[in-house]
Amino acid sequence: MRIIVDANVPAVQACFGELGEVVRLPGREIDAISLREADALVVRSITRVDEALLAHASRLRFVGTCTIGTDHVDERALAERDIAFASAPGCNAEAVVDYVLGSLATLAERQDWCLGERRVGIVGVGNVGGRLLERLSTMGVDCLACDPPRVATEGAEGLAGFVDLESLIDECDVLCLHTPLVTEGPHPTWHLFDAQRIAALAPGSVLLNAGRGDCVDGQALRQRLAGQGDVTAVLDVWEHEPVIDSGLADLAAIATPHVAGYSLDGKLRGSHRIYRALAQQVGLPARLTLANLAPPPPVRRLVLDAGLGPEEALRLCLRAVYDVRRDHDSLHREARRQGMAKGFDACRASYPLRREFATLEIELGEGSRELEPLLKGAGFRVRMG
Ligand SMILES: NC(=O)C1=CN([C@@H]2O[C@H](COP(=O)(O)OP(=O)(O)OC[C@H]3O[C@@H](n4cnc5c(N)ncnc54)[C@H](O)[C@@H]3O)[C@@H](O)[C@H]2O)C=CC1
Ligand SMILES: O=C(O)C(=O)[C@H](O)COP(=O)(O)O
Repeated sequence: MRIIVDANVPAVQACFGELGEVVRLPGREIDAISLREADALVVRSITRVDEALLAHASRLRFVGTCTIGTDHVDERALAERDIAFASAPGCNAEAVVDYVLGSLATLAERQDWCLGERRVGIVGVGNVGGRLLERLSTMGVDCLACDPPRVATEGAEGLAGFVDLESLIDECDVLCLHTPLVTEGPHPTWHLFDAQRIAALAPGSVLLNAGRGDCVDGQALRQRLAGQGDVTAVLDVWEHEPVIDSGLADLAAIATPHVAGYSLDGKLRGSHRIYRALAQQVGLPARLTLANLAPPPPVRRLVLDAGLGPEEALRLCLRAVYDVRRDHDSLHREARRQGMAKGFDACRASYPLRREFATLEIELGEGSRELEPLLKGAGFRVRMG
């Protein structure tokens, strides 16, 4: 079996090498010609899997994407050709939540506010938004949520704190967008934050997008940031990646190259899910376990004694694992060096090792026990010393 795999997929040989012959290609270079002899294709989000890509793929029987999002895959085109499809729902959701908490802690420090005094609105309450809601609520942060498709299917009764988008924009200081890109149907998300909603953002508010770039009208956001300069944007995803609007990137307080979900843990979960799906598809045993793939984390344990306030302790712990400022700085540095599009992809291709907050154990000494709910809520493993 010949398996074409995006070169940014980790643990390729360990996972797919035992199932067949692996050919690694940069995701943006996988084209119709490269699929001529392929039996299986394993991608991440940058390879558009559509009619054009499948034009000569007469042997192809399986496509897997090691990502949560599936908007780059034309599932109907696959079904018409009887090609099986698998994705990896939730695989890197924890990493995205880590990114959000790291970004908010950074903004709070720079702008001199406390997360506990803000109300956070979460748009799209699935694997990512749901975990974010849970972590923030445990940390004692006031939250509202907006997810009309869930309200439509589950009913409003069981969904306390769910409101419509206009109310969320009115009532929250921080808005976190975690919706998929949906262009059809009753709840489209394309330009969900359009010029009108961007104009409705209250002065001082924060808009964070870690869903898909097309969910926000970038031009309208750029105008609001350049004109009034009274709102803060945190952007991980962009329209037209990797050829993103560098003016918007300059105006965003935190601008990162679509790496919110780039923990090693999240990427390995994605690879492993697709490995299992492909093994099942071709009737081979999937012997490899996820635990065999992840190395021990570089920082495993932190001991906190008395003396740190909650905000400082939180920042210290977050940054011991992942400092979002590093990704912001490297995007701007690489964009200056090689231009935005090349720089954007270069940051992603050579992404440094990043683990999830849950890989860090925090021991709380006698004088710091009151930090337990905050740090547990943030996603760390906490124990009393
Ligand atoms: N920046 C990054 O690195 C990453 C981005 N993502 C993006 O985040 C998206 C969400 O991920 P998950 O939470 O795992 O997906 P999910 O499918 O578990 O949840 C998405 C939620 O959005 C809701 N939704 C759909 N349309 C909506 C609308 N018009 N308004 C409000 N809510 C709406 C759905 O009902 C669902 O509850 C992915 O589809 C992907 O595009 C995912 C992982 C990493
Ligand atoms: O899982 C998703 O959905 C994502 O957005 C991925 O984290 C994106 O990863 P790449 O496809 O850009 O490597």
